[in-house]
Amino acid sequence: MKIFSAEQMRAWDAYTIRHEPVLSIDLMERAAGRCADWLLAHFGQETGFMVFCGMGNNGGDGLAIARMLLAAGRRAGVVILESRRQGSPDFLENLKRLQAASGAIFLLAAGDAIPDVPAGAVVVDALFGTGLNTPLSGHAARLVEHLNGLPNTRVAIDLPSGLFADRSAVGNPVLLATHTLTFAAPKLGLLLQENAPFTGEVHILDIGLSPAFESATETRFQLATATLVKSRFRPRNRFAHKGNFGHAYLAAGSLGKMGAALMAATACLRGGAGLLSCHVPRCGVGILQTALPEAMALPDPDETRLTTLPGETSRYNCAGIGPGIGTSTQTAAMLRSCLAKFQVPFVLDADALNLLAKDESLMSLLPAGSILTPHPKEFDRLFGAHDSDFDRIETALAAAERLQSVVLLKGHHTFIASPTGSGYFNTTGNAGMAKGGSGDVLTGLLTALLAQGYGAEDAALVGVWLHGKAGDLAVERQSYESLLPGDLVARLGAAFRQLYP
Ligand SMILES: NC(=O)C1=CN([C@@H]2O[C@H](COP(=O)(O)OP(=O)(O)OC[C@H]3O[C@@H](n4cnc5c(N)ncnc54)[C@H](O)[C@@H]3O)[C@@H](O)[C@H]2O)[C@@H](O)CC1
Ligand SMILES: Nc1ncnc2c1ncn2[C@@H]1O[C@H](COP(=O)(O)OP(=O)(O)O)[C@@H](O)[C@H]1O
Ligand SMILES: [K+]
Repeated sequence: MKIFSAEQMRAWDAYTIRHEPVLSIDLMERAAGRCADWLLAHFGQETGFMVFCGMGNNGGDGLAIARMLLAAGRRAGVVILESRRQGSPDFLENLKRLQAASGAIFLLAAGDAIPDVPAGAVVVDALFGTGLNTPLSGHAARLVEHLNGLPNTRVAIDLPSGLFADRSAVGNPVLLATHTLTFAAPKLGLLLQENAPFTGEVHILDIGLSPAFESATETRFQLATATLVKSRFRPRNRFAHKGNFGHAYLAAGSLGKMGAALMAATACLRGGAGLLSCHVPRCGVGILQTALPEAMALPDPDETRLTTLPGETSRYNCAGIGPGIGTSTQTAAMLRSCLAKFQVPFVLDADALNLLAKDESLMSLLPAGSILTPHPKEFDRLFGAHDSDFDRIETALAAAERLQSVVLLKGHHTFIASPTGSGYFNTTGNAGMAKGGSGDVLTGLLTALLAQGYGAEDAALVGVWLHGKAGDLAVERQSYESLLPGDLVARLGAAFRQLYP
């Protein structure tokens, strides 16, 4: 599913009006109808509504929604935030229609006291949508801050007022929505971690915009949906043998951190690697061989950490490095020789990324077609401090192009920056995965997919989606609190099955 900018949304709207054809007021009626249906289905008969409207088309939606709620027999009051500009034509038409339906309307001018919102009433935020052009100030900001202080549930129409579709609103007044009902497609601002407090749960409502425009329009960003990921998945040939699925090299673990190595190694084998050789410190050999007999051990000469590259490097077709390795100078030297000697794609995670951040010259050794998997803190260590997630995704795309590799930015909607310039947001995963070790599982899984011959972009799309899906399946048998990274590995099989044709 494509992610459209505010400008593209306007063009999509206009294209639909011209080509369906449909009057813009009728398109607004359709959008408002979807919202009213959602509100009626989610809140019981006894719930009343207070709809706060601006004077643009977002406000027009609000007026139409209020009329529909009244027609359905619900209590619905309307507050219009007065502006110096005249209302948009569709706002003015909906104002007439609401007045004809005898809706109660309160006009809120600067300096007026904000009307009381009854306890239990749902606040519908139709103040501003994609047309907002500057941060909220004056009485608009005052109203939003007042609404944020109320205990009432808040439902935002299209965007929480104050949020921008395509740029950061950090530090600005923004409505804190419990739910956001957004039209036709997700907006970039609704997917980024920094906006999570404002968006609440996001619901995408289909309002019948032109499919022809959607398929013909290029976007920088897309959602990694099951459909997209299925198109990148490679089902196995019935006559396949282990030689078809690669030999992965995984460097992981140190004294006290062999768990990280085991989680990554198990995920690598459950992820389908034909063979796995796991480079571990001497203290970890017994642990690995006992807990995971399917993996081969490459013992490091050092007892507690990784220091020395294994003699033979040509037999592996990909390398995963990082989980639990620490950042000692000996391990840094080992990473340097790995990057210099292995001519294969890498997955670099955790301490491998921290080592890269300490020594920029390592980055230039990274072979094209690799995958870096930082979480936001590791990301900033690698690429410098960022003020916003909007800036981070631009940096990720620039780095992906420069390195000709995939750069992830892990989070609720993990961002996948491809060297082609495309950016994808993952759609699977949950807060149960916020536990040390989830990232190690991802490293093992991505290494497995590279071993099987996936290119970096496909491996990242398929791997990140599977990792989150395994988390979603695992949480059905656990809880968000009790989920363990090992449960993700245990549900990887069921997650893979969802991609089968
Ligand atoms: N694109 C679509 O598919 C559809 C869009 N619709 C609605 O239309 C909205 C966009 O409508 P508009 O373009 O009229 O824009 P909005 O209604 O989002 O906001 C623009 C209005 O706010 C004012 N404004 C902008 N920034 C301000 C600020 N910082 N302080 C105070 N006032 C400010 C503008 O002068 C204008 O009156 C969407 O968010 C959606 O709710 C729907 O009606 C139907 C379909
Ligand atoms: N709230 C969440 N929603 C979806 N995915 C999550 C959430 N929290 C964590 N994850 C996923 O779990 C993984 C955590 O990785 P990371 O932060 O490196 O953890 P660790 O290094 O401790 O294993 C990432 O892939 C991330 O996307
Ligand atoms: K809004």
